[in-house]
Amino acid sequence: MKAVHFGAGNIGRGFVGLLLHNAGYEVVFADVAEGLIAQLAAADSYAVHEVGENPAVQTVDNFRALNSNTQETELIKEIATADIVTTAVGPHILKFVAPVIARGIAAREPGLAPLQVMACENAINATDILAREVGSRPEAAGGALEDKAIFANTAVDRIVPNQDAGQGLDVTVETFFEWVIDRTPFAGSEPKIPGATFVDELAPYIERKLFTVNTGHASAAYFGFEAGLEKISDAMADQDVAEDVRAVLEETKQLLVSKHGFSSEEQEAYVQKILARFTNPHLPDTVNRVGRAPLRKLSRHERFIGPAAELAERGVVPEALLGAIAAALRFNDPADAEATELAGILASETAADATARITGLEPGHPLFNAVSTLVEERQAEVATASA
Ligand SMILES: NC(=O)C1=CN([C@@H]2O[C@H](COP(=O)(O)OP(=O)(O)OC[C@H]3O[C@@H](n4cnc5c(N)ncnc54)[C@H](O)[C@@H]3O)[C@@H](O)[C@H]2O)C=CC1
Ligand SMILES: O=P(O)(O)OC[C@H]1O[C@](O)(CO)[C@@H](O)[C@@H]1O
Repeated sequence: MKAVHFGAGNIGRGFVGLLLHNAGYEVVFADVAEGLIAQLAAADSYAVHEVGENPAVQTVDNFRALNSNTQETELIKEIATADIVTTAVGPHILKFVAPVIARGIAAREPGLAPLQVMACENAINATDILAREVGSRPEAAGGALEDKAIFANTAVDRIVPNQDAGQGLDVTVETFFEWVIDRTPFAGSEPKIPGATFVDELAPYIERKLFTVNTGHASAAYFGFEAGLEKISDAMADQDVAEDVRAVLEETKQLLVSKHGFSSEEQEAYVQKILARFTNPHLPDTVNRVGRAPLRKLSRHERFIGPAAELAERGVVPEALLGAIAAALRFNDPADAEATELAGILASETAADATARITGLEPGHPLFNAVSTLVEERQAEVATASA
């Protein structure tokens, strides 16, 4: 059995690659980072250090590595004969990996079982995004790829911080993980991946994960950044930050319970478990990593505007989420390209235009004015600071 995995970074090596390896797949990592690919190509194995309660070390071997920029022909051949293709490259990168995936699918021999494609990104229905990109390629014209691939949405959850430069390919991860996969596209042929859970209805799980784990984690990052703290564990140890994060998760809980029918007790237990994961003192994680890409995180269906908009549509003023959105607008990490772009938008557009551009909210939406006020406040703050 063979899997081609795009993105040999933190989640690629520390989670998806590990589970596929443990399931018995030979893993072909594809990445654009030449140094990383060279290291993987030269290595026989790497270690995944799981830290926290019940720490463990797992070894991943039986892998190869290809540079997806310079070894496209080889990659197409691998995809043409693979059982699974997964990605963990970031939702905005899916459009760049779609062409080679389309060519690989087109090159599959007739009669071969359909390729099982799963995008493992933090975004609602990321695989649908990838499927649309693949479907828009010339190779897919006339439905040519339809019988040759299955696309299944997934929700992936494991905190994998940035790794120390000195530790080579080894990855330090938390012990917890969850990989939930939509069963329906497989029609009975789902792969056997120990540790992955197949469900008939993914939407509640994906929203619960994004609007609890990711909303909470990113809130801790932005409130922590605002408080001048560096590490996520320090942010969570700060009483004000911890209370603000808790309040945000109270609001998303309200939405998730009423929208998806999770019981209040069940959601509370989920929240408690997640708050404990954020405080894991063995995991060296930073507010800058967790807060990365604020424009993506502030976009329309993401972890802040998504639940806040739905609450506003239900007549609730999401005060705590608005507090987190205000903190996100202040995330001005100079090393983060999206934070710089965000600052540029705030500096050059009216509050209403900037709100529409950053959040995708329509001016008539019940959340729009509240966010626009926050944008205006942030603009005034920056203007005062630079006067
Ligand atoms: N790190 C975490 O705790 C979690 C991350 N995720 C999601 O997993 C995805 C990856 O995140 P990380 O592993 O943290 O990021 P990362 O930055 O460690 O890894 C991404 C990898 O993708 C590679 N890449 C970029 N463009 C590429 C292309 N065109 N073709 C092939 N490879 C390419 C990069 O070189 C890098 O090695 C994101 O969507 C993230 O939201 C999901 C759950 C947890
Ligand atoms: O690219 P993103 O959305 O910041 O993804 C990384 C995040 O995913 C999570 O690990 C949750 O699965 C977060 O805790 C982590 O910060």
